[in-house]
This record gives sequence, C-alpha cells and structure tokens, in this order.
Amino acid sequence: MDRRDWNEEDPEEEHLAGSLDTPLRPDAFDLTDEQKINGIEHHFREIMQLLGLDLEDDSLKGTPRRVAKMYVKEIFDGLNPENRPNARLFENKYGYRQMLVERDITLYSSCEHHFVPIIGKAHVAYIPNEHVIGLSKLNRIVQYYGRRPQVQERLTRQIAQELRDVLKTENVAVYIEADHLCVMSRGVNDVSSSTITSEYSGLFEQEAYRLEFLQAIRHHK
Ligand SMILES: Nc1nc2c(ncn2[C@@H]2O[C@H](COP(=O)(O)OP(=O)(O)OP(=O)(O)O)[C@@H](O)[C@H]2O)c(=O)[nH]1
Ligand SMILES: [Zn+2]
Repeated sequence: MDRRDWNEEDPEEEHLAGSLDTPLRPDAFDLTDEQKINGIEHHFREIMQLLGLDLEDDSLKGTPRRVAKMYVKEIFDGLNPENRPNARLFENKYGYRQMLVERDITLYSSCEHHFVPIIGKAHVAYIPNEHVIGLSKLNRIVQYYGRRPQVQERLTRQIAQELRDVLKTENVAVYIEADHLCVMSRGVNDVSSSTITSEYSGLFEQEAYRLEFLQAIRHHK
C-alpha cells in the first residue's frame, strides 16, 4: 500500500501526519471482481431477507446482484488501484505560471460510517512548474477518490496528495463542500447544514494565493 506522506520509521511523525490511506485489509486484492460480486450478492440477499423482503418478487429479485455490481464496478471502484486515472502530463510549453482553478467539480462519494451518499462539489487548483495536466484528469482524480467509502477529511487530503504527486508540485489547493445524506436523511435529520474541508500546500499556504483561490471559487452561478 502507498504510504507516501510520512516516514514509516518514525511513529511520532506518523501520528502527527495522520494516515491518508483508506484502511484496507492485507488481502484486499486477492479476489477478482467477479468473486467479490458473487460474495456481496449472497450477503446482500441475506440482508434483504432479514429485513423481511420477498426475494421472489419480480422487482426485488435482481437487487442483490445489482447492488453487488454497483459496489464493485461503480460507487466503490476507486478501491481498486487499477482504476486510478492515468493522468498524462504535458510539458508546460506555454510557460503558464499562474494559478489554474478547476471549480465546481461534481463530487459523489459514500459515507464510510453509514454507506449512504455524500454529494457535493470539489474545487481544485495548482500553480504549474514544468508540467500541466489535461483538465478532465482533475475531475477524474476527484471521482476516483470519491468512489470509496470515505470521510470528507481523508477524501480532501487524498485528492491533494494525488495532485502533488501527479503534477510534481507542492502548489496545490483542494476545497470540498458537501452534503452528507447520513446527516440529512437520518440521525440528526438536518437538511440545511453542509460540510467544508480544505487543504492548502506550497504557495497556497500564503494568504494572497489562498485568497485568489477562494475568490475564484466563490459562488458565481
Ligand atoms: N468527521 C466526519 N464525520 C462524519 C463524516 N460523515 C459522517 N460522519 C459522522 O460520523 C459519526 C458516526 O457517529 P456514531 O455516533 O457512531 O453514529 P450514529 O449513532 O449513526 O450518529 P448520528 O449520525 O449522530 O445518529 C456521525 O456523527 C456522522 O455525522 C465525515 O465525512 N467526517
Ligand atoms: Zn455517515
């Protein structure tokens, strides 16, 4: 597993930096997608049966397999490193040295505590050095890390770390505003609160750059 953000040999530093990694079992990649789908289908059928649902019903009988395929091939396919976007770099031939902001990236994720949706927007920015990246790859990186069971704090940091790695620059900002269905539709049932998280590194630690970024992503529609 990637452990890119701290020195493994220093437990104190590890504690302070925190782990960016999604907690995975050591055998996480031993099963094929088909094996995972079959297993989840079996167990989800049991869940539905325990809820008292009639699995002979026309509309319900395909649900265990539909849910299993949705987990493995769609909403959690960001758990499989094979789906990590191939973010090809281009040489910064035009010598662009200012901030690039990709704002209002649609974000779908899933709360790892309740397995219900997180829906929001991500705004990302970087200041290029020698390389630039295709714009859509910024959206794809957000999507990839969203497609895992998540907490918003870790999601934010994973996206920022990936951008730093891919773009080979520390000058990266990530800002996420999202609604958590687990807060809205159950539990505390608050439909008006939303959650904002951010990470700034490199030049974005300086106020002027941060303000330029925040100005660019201010609500504008
Ligand atoms: N920090 C953080 N917490 C989250 C996120 N998504 C959901 N949570 C919270 O995770 C917590 C889980 O707390 P528990 O007390 O174990 O769960 P619960 O009994 O269902 O809590 P309630 O939601 O308050 O009913 C809840 O407070 C959720 O609001 C997230 O992205 N980040
Ligand atoms: Zn939740």
